[in-house]
Amino acid sequence: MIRLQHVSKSYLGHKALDDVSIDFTKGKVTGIVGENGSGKSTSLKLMAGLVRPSKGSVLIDEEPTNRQISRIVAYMSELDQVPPFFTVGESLNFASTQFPDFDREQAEEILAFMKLEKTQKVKHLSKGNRGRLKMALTMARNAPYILLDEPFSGLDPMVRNSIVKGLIKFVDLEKQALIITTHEIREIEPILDEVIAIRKGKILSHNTVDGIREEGRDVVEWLEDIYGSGEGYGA
Ligand SMILES: Nc1ncnc2c1ncn2[C@@H]1O[C@H](COP(=O)(O)OP(=O)(O)OP(=O)(O)O)[C@@H](O)[C@H]1O
Repeated sequence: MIRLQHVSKSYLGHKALDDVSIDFTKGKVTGIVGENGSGKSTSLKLMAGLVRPSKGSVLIDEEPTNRQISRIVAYMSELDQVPPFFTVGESLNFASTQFPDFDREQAEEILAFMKLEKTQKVKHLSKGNRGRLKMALTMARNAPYILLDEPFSGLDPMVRNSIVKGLIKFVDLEKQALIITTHEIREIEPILDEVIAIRKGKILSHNTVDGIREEGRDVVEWLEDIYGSGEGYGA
């Protein structure tokens, strides 16, 4: 389990997260949503051990996070992570040397699903295809915790739906937790179990998708009620 307990994170006196407590358990897909600058990426970086909390604790399987937590946490950042001079195949080979849980067979399947050729140079890929490659390399790990930061942002809206639905097949929810930050809530709603809405570093609401539907709403309507329709979740 990932456990954030009273976590605050400040950058130069600016609070990016403010007294956040959440648990993430295996077997669930959780979406973290919120407007720009609300603290979504910061939450994932804390869980990936890349930044330290200013207050509170982040524990994964009861272990405080630091950079070594990448052993059990597969993290896809918003930034380009793959050296541009690699080919797609070389980036796969490199990732397999970095992580003992990297599943080459699964990586090959995801690359095929993403329609990426191993001979393509990373620097020649479009932004959307670089995003697909990052996603493939992260999802190919059999890590118990998978964190994806804005994985669908560069993708053509026409293919987002099928990629979202296809990707979930590569997650073993008996053994893994998937946590996704996103603005594309409509597309990922079908695969979500829970949604966390944040604003200005605080959790506004945390609900199960089933709970929201039982109240007769979809997730977009629920978000509009929380944020007001100005945030554009209904677009
Ligand atoms: N390294 C940093 N140094 C200073 N301020 C930072 C740093 N990283 C994030 N921040 C600030 O912390 C706040 C939260 O940023 P964060 O990237 O977590 O938001 P986000 O919800 O992921 O936003 P977006 O949707 O735009 O990606 C913002 O005000 C941001 O400017």
